[in-house]
Amino acid sequence: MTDIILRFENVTFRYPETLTEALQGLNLDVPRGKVTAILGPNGAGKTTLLRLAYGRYVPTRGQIWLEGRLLGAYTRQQIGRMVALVPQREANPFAYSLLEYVLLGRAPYLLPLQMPAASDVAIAWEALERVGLHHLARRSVQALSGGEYQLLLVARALAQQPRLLLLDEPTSHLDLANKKRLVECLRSLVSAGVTILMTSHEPEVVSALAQHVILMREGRVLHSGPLDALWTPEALSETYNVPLRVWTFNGHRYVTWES
Ligand SMILES: Nc1ncnc2c1ncn2[C@@H]1O[C@H](COP(=O)(O)OP(=O)(O)OP(=O)(O)O)[C@@H](O)[C@H]1O
Repeated sequence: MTDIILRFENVTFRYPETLTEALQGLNLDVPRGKVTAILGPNGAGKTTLLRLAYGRYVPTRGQIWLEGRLLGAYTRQQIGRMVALVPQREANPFAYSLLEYVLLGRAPYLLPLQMPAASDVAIAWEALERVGLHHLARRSVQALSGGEYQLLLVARALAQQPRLLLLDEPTSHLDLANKKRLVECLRSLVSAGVTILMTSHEPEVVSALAQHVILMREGRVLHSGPLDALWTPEALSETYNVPLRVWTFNGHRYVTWES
């Protein structure tokens, strides 16, 4: 087992209906057992990177390696048992209950049309408890607030019991208490050996969680390395193309604009 769980090698990707490449010759390594945060301006390619890592899209050029094997060599079911993706949003036309929706996370472990077993229900229930939504287990997913829906997507991913968890701006709709709950939940997953690759526009969440960061711009990696080395005004200002400051207070690091 190597220290690198996921590797992008010279990956270029262009959405079929566009002329420009969303990712341009990307090289990156995601270290095992850590939290890696991807930061960069809107449209930098962060979500696209996560979609490729989940095998939802195939690179136009280049290669993606998961656990030392080409991602394309795995079946969809094998990927679903190893990797879970929490998207920014997801259209949901069906009135599933929350418990039923989280049970969808067990699909990679079931045969087609096989009913979930009691053990699957227990795993889904525990996932709902971890994000604090168990009291809404019977409610329709169509009757949730934005933050509750975001937590539900996390719960479904937890029910997949992945070793690599991909999260796309997972705290963007959460109140302060739920942000804290999610940060603690993600920390406990990492302690249990799960690797996390997440995007975020929230520096305080990133500095509370991540050990490793990837700074992106215009479909390219600008810098990648330990958070301590890259959490600098220079690197962050270059990434966002705006003058930024980094403050440390009580051991927490904050990023603000230069006024
Ligand atoms: N389905 C799509 N079809 C065509 N172009 C797309 C599609 N999704 C994203 N893009 C384009 O690809 C580029 C990268 O988008 P992406 O969503 O990966 O950026 P991002 O860094 O996640 O941005 P944000 O911070 O705003 O979420 C952008 O130029 C975007 O307009």
